[in-house]
Amino acid sequence: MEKQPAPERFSDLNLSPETMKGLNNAKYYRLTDVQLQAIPPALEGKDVVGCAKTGSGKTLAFIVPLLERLQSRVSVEDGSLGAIVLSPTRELALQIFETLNKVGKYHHMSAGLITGGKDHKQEAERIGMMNILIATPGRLLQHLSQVSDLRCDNVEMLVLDEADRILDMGFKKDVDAILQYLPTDRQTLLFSATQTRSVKDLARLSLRRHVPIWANGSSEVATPQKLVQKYMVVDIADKVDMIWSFIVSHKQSKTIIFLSSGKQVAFLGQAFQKLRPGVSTHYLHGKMNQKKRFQIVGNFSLAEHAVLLCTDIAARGLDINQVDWVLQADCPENVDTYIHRVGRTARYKSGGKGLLFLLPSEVGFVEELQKANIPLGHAPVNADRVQSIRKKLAGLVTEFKELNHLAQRAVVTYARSIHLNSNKAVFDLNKLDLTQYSLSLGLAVAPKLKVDGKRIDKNEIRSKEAVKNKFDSDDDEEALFNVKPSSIPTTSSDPKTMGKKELKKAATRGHHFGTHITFDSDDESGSDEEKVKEEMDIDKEQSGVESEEEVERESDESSNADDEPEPASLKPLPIQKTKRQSSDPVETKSIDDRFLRIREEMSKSKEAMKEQEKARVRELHRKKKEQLKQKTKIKAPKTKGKVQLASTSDDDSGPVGRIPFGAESESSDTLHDE
Ligand SMILES: Nc1ncnc2c1ncn2[C@@H]1O[C@H](COP(=O)(O)OP(=O)(O)OP(=O)(O)O)[C@@H](O)[C@H]1O
Repeated sequence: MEKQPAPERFSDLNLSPETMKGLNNAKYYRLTDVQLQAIPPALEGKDVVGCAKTGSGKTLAFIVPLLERLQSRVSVEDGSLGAIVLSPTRELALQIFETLNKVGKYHHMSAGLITGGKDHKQEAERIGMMNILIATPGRLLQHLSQVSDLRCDNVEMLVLDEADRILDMGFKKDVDAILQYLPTDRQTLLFSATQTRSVKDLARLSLRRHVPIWANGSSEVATPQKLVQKYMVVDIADKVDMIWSFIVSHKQSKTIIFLSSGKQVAFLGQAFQKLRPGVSTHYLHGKMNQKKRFQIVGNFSLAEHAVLLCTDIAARGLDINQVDWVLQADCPENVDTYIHRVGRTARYKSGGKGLLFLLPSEVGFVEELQKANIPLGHAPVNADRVQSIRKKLAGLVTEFKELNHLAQRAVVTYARSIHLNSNKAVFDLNKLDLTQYSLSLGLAVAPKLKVDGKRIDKNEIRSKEAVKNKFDSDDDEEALFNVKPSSIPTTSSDPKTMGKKELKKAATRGHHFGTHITFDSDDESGSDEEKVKEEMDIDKEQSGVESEEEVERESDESSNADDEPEPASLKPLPIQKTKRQSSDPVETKSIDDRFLRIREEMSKSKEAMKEQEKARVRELHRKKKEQLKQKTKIKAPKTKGKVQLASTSDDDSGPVGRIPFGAESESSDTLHDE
């Protein structure tokens, strides 16, 4: 018998007309390597474990078989759930959902996006009838355990995108619980650029004899071929200047800059926005509210030239248009994270550039990268092009008290990210001059950070995996630091008599001026596993929501973390300029006092503002009432007996959308309706 030539195009795969139409419309014609290898066995119903470089087209490698396998099994009318796709982040879930909508447009199935950060009830009402769910693990589990009509008996397919991440410690509990709801004879597809090889993990998923796919072509190199990668050795004192200098000398580029903690991202993002580098600057971390997160990724995606400062929340899966540069300003926690971060550029057939900043103490990381077949050249620092912004930052942290606070937390969370990494050959807190780092952020002194090396025990450092899998390292600062009650700045309550919650709150308000933060192991605030979970699972329901106005809101002790940004009228006024801070560390105490005094003044002025606002609202009501009286007098006969329906332009009816097929296909209700 004549041997069939290997398929090269989607049209060689005997796909349904609906899928072909969707693919053609989206201009997908030729198969990529991973698609070529993964789609045929997946179409036959086999389990697949696929590993292929970043940007190589893994999303279609599971979406095409998913649509094909489900099309004859489920439909909008029967409303039964046929497939679940799990993603580690909300942004990636949305992206998968969008691709599914695009390619599945002509099928007669419905799909929902469940990512949290939305009203749970709204979501719950709409997911019971979906054929396909794209979800983050935490939120899906929440629905599974609470929505009685979400039935999984007919689930034919489970897909784990970024499978190694989904299977790691951070999601373990949720994923194990989700698996309990699913039939074991389902088909399972796993994809990632850094795939799990753990037999135990695969057994957890009850994989049937799976087809392993390592689709990196003939190349041994672990990163995309058209990616040029360099590293630069940068002193901790110069790092912020170097980031700034990079931005101002690449204004005609689109750049993603990775930092190791959300507080660093928030501080530098806000400070750079104020300092106007001449290119639009965005920032993204896990504590921003969901709407904002999606908006930022969307805006950055559309921009031609822009900068995005972010945590590892954006490291995996995001397919952002034409990113020229990835700058890893803080060393990634491991080689896998390096691969995912740098993979935000040079996607599909495009080229891209990656630059890694390493502190002198971190240079050993280069060897680890080289061992993993990552080609990395050395780039010397061009001192002529380095611009110092230290003075400008110092001006900002003096003028804006909240920025000062954020800068301090940036130092603390950065220190913590280093401390928590178990790879001590590279990440050694003892080798870092945090005073220099603090000064480079414009602070006058380093926040007090008491690291009791001797008292660290294994449990405190968590497991290696926990550290490895950390995403947004300051998602729950208090879960990791044991803030000594006695060191919390004086408040009206006695810390010793405070409840755990109050203590946490007080600790958050502690500003780390004179606050002794210890890396202690006897934290009582929950089991170790829970703490790790809390820290890692950024896509579980987040309570700590921060918005663009995060700085202002952080200072508001009474603010509800779940609230949308405060109306501008309630924002605290910027603090008046205080005297330049001295760089003498012994001044900590007096700065602390000054800080507390400013806080007091601020809260007084906020009270006054609130009173003013109340008076204004009262006046407004009074006027409205009066106007209404007048109107009723004139228009009463016309409106009598009619009920008017109000519609708002800001319809926020939840992220569940449908793949509109058949009659519904041109509906605009295709995506989450943010
Ligand atoms: N067959 C194809 N033809 C043309 N473009 C494609 C094809 N497959 C994928 N692409 C494009 O390639 C880009 C990368 O695809 P995708 O996001 O699926 O990569 P990935 O392998 O999942 O990357 P990562 O590991 O970073 O998640 C996307 O812009 C996608 O639209």
